[in-house]
Amino acid sequence: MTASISAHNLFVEFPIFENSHRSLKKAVLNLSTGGVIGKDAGNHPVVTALNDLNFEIRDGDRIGLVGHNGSGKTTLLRVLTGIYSPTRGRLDVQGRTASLLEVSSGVDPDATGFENIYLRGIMSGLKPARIKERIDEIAEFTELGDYLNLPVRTYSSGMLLRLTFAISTSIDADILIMDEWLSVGDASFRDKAAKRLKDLVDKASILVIASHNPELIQSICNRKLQLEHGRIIADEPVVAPPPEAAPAELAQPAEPVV
Ligand SMILES: Nc1ncnc2c1ncn2[C@@H]1O[C@H](COP(=O)(O)OP(=O)(O)OP(=O)(O)O)[C@@H](O)[C@H]1O
Repeated sequence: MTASISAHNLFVEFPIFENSHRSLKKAVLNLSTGGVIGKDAGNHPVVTALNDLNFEIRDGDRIGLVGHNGSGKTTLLRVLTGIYSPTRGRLDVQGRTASLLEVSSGVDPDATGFENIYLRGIMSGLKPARIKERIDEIAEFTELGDYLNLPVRTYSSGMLLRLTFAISTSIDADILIMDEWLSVGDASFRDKAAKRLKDLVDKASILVIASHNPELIQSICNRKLQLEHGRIIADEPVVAPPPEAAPAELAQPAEPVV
């Protein structure tokens, strides 16, 4: 199947019920970040996080989503993964979508590492036999050894990320959704994690990644969608830099996450 995503007059609006009229007035006057704040029929403030988006993403596209704080990048990623539905308009997605957003969410702290691998597989809709096939590979990748038999609440934050990263990247996806490049673990683990992530990205037909890092967008994307106050203000190819300025390796965030 050919993977594709198309948005038609797509809106995501958040009604805010507890806000006061006084703070709304201040917010409207001070809009350098965020979506546009308006009012609904009941006079409640409404943040329009995504405002009438129209785009087509096709097989082979590597999309870099860029824009100021609150421009709508995370909201769009969440719509693409099905966490949010459009409040108006339509989104058509063809292909299996996998998300690397919030990789540690859904972990059961009282369950062991092995049990969490199993649980996450079930939640992703995998059959038990398929999960069993993957458990050994995931366990080996984490290098957590006997810790996988202990409750996850006993792990350090870096150990937990090793586990959730290994689980989240043990997927087959036509469409991969990411918020910044994931960098996990200590120095020795980080290199093999980067390779695993790159292999996953290379296998996906479509990548959509939000980032504030221009070098990252430049090194892995072929197209850039720029958002401003919930609207697409530019949809353009990412132009390769002159050879002498090209980064030697895939850009990494300045600081590892853990
Ligand atoms: N659950 C929510 N309830 C109300 N407003 C929200 C909610 N989620 C996002 N918003 C609003 O939607 C707009 C877009 O937010 P979003 O998180 O998508 O921005 P972003 O581009 O990812 O920002 P950043 O670069 O800071 O991560 C902002 O004005 C934000 O206040």
